[in-house]
Amino acid sequence: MELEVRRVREAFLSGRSRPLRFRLQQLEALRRMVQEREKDILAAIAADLCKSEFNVYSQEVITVLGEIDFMLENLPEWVTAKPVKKNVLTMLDEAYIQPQPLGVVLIIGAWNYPFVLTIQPLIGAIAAGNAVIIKPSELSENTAKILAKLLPQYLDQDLYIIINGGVEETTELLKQRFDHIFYTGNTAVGKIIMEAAAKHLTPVTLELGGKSPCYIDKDCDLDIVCRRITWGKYMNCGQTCIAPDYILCEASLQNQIVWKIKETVKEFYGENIKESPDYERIINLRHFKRILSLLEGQKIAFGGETDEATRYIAPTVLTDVDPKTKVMQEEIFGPILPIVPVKNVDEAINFINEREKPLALYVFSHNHKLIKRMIDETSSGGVTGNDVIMHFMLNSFPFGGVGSSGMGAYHGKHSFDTFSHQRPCLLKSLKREGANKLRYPPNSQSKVDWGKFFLLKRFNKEKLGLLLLTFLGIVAAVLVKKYQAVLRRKALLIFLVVHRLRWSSKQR
Ligand SMILES: NC(=O)c1ccc[n+]([C@@H]2O[C@H](COP(=O)([O-])OP(=O)(O)OC[C@H]3O[C@@H](n4cnc5c(N)ncnc54)[C@H](O)[C@@H]3O)[C@@H](O)[C@H]2O)c1
Ligand SMILES: CCCCCCCCCCCCCCCCCC=O
Repeated sequence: MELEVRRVREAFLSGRSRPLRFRLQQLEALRRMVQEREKDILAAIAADLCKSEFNVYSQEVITVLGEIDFMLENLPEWVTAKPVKKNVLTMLDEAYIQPQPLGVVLIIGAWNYPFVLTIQPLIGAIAAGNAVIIKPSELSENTAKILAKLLPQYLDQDLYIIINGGVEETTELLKQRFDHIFYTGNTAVGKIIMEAAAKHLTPVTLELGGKSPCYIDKDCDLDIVCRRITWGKYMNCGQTCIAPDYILCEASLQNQIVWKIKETVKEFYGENIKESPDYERIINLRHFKRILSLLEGQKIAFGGETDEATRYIAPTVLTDVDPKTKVMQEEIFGPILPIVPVKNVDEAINFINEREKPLALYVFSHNHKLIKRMIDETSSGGVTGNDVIMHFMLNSFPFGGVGSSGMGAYHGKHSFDTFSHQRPCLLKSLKREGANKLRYPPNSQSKVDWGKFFLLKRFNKEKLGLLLLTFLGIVAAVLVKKYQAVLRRKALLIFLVVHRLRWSSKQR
């Protein structure tokens, strides 16, 4: 491991990952990889999650291609130094912010969307000019294998390397020093990552999880609401970090919601869900058993059928769920949807605020003010009003958690910023030393007063104009005084020349 990290660091120190042209070439090569090897990539992900290739394409590949295009389009502007506003002390200097790569970045991917959650951070790290070590999740082993095969065929083999393995390999990798660690996965492992990073004071981005609530107000179109929730909850068999984890609503809505979700499940997946190409399976037996254990003692309104051999769990809704039961204590990450009745929106807000900050929050209502109120009075990584999941798809948004759902963010420019150091650069001249006397010892009251005047005094535009005019007047007066004799001689000369010219033209 140590040798591999050293090899990547040496490649970074060679400087070749930095030029804009190189970054663009690598991103174009990555896009070529996705386009030319689409079939292999789709097949691998499909095998890992028992997913149709259509779904792999629309849930993962589209996002990756869109992100690469967005980077290629905007990178030339992002890499350029940006001048900043100056103050009196730096008025005559050059002051700008230059984004620079951090160095060697470690990206630890997740298994639930094994392609997009590994490649999208990689795109940001390349765009920002870093060298990268990629560690895909071993749980999605087919995707891990295809990435290990394809990436070296398209990308620089020393700057971007892939290391496959499980807990043991990750533990070993985490002993090395990186310049940034970007991890996607559960909160418990997030803590392990942060502890390992702390030993080297390495900054981290942690894309974690949590229980994302979904509040349904009385004032809304329940048919549409239930269709959208059904889509977001059961997509990928509930294994989506921003899936609606549970529903909060008034008790009177519960039966209608159950019925409408049940009807939508039929509409989406047919009478025999097991046969539907659009319904996935649980990633492994450990997660399958964990999810089943969440059903114990619950009132199943519909669903609940399971098959251990194929790790199938039917879309399930639980009603009148007691918040103290296990299903409400941990992130479900499976196709089980508990409904917790609340009296009103105030109780819903309190319910959310009494718990860890979630990765996403969903509010459904015709009442725009109510949606705004929920946004103002709660906290979560992101919010979508009147829909679910869709804030993930807008790359002008930062995607990330808050509190126990994570720290840092990425997507689009936010990825570029995450993997860059915003370096402030101030370039002064070795001339004009007189102006620096104010800050050199010995200090005095008058120097402090001048300092206060230059740095603390706030002027409005009119006053500033007047001050500038006075200043120019003083400068002009000083100059006139200093160069009085010269100016007098020059004026006399000009007078004589003009006089002479006029006289000679009259003679002619
Ligand atoms: N925010 C996001 O973008 C995002 C995306 C996907 C998943 N998630 C979250 O991830 C969670 C589920 O996925 P998961 O894969 O983390 O769960 P998991 O428990 O199934 O996966 C465990 C992973 O952690 C690693 N691991 C376990 N012990 C480790 C150790 N001691 N040291 C280093 N690595 C260790 C394993 O190698 C494995 O890759 C959910 O909470 C979900 O919300 C978040
Ligand atoms: C048929 C073409 C449809 C195109 C529209 C695609 C919208 C689909 C959005 C799906 C997004 C799923 C990605 C979620 C990743 C969440 C990360 C955490 O697990």
